[in-house]
Amino acid sequence: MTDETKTIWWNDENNSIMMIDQTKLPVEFVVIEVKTVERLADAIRRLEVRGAPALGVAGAFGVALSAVSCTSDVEFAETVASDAALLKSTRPTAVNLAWGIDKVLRSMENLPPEMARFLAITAAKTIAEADEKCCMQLGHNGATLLPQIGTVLTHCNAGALACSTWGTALGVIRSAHKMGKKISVVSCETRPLLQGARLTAWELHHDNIPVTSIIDSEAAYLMRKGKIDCVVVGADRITKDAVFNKIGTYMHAVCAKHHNIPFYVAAPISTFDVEAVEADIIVEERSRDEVAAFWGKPTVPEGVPVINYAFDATPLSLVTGIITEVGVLYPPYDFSNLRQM
Ligand SMILES: CSC[C@H]1O[C@H](OP(=O)(O)O)[C@H](O)[C@@H]1O
Repeated sequence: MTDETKTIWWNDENNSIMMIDQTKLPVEFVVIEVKTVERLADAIRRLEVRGAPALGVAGAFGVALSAVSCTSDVEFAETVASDAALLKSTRPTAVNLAWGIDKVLRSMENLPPEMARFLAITAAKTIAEADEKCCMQLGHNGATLLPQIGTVLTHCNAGALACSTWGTALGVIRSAHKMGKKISVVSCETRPLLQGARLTAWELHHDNIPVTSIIDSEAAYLMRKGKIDCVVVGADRITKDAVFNKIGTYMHAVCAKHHNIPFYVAAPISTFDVEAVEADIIVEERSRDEVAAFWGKPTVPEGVPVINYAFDATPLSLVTGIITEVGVLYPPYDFSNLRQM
């Protein structure tokens, strides 16, 4: 997953969206072409494309796809608005999805359809390119925090596959290696969809970065045994009082605090929701099937209910620092001066 491979990109020839189908990894590397907004919405719901920054780019390209697909100038504004609402509804927790959609909608405001179509594509491509630069800068800022030799625990996938490329948490790891630091990664598998085992381990192994895959419940014991030097995770939304990230992140934050291990969050400024607090945010709940079956075999008896939160919230009191493209933020956290890009 080096920088020549993108996670999601615009196909100029067909005016369509190309993306790696992340549900097929690590067994198959499959690129799919998305030609309709409905198919994009389905790809987001199924996590064929996932990860906050990548969702921002997907949402941006989704508005461009809606604009080029609607040939009726009369119905153009209504159709694009309806498609934008559909895309926003697919996954409520990651703020970047709505951020990317709204950014492209703003670029089209009050323009005639033909010009709006061109500007939507341009704006979406700019978001994708800016994300790549942002991850490289964020990665550099975070890499300076890591020891010359050490082991970093991460959760889920906040890598190139969660962004245009390079990654946020894994961007920190990649940048550290570029600096010549000898960093090994412990990747938590991240039940139930296994983004850590399937995606993080795949990305890092592909880039020859030492990675070990563990089950989520091993993390605390490795911390107790002194095997973890710090934790670096991604984020889907950062409010005034909490970090929303993949379910299981809070558990690692509590354990890191108990063992005096630095706990860093790596996220671009576009992931901050500076007006909101934890209580304002909808945490996505996903289907029973994702938890109650494994490789198609039931693991929970029929009739036994399941709780399947896709994310949890970590209070900022447990966060050592937040690594962004503009620098590292430290407590006492005050995001009021962070410009929403
Ligand atoms: C770089 S942010 C990635 C972030 O998104 C993941 O969630 P999902 O796989 O459901 O999109 C996870 O929370 C990662 O930390």
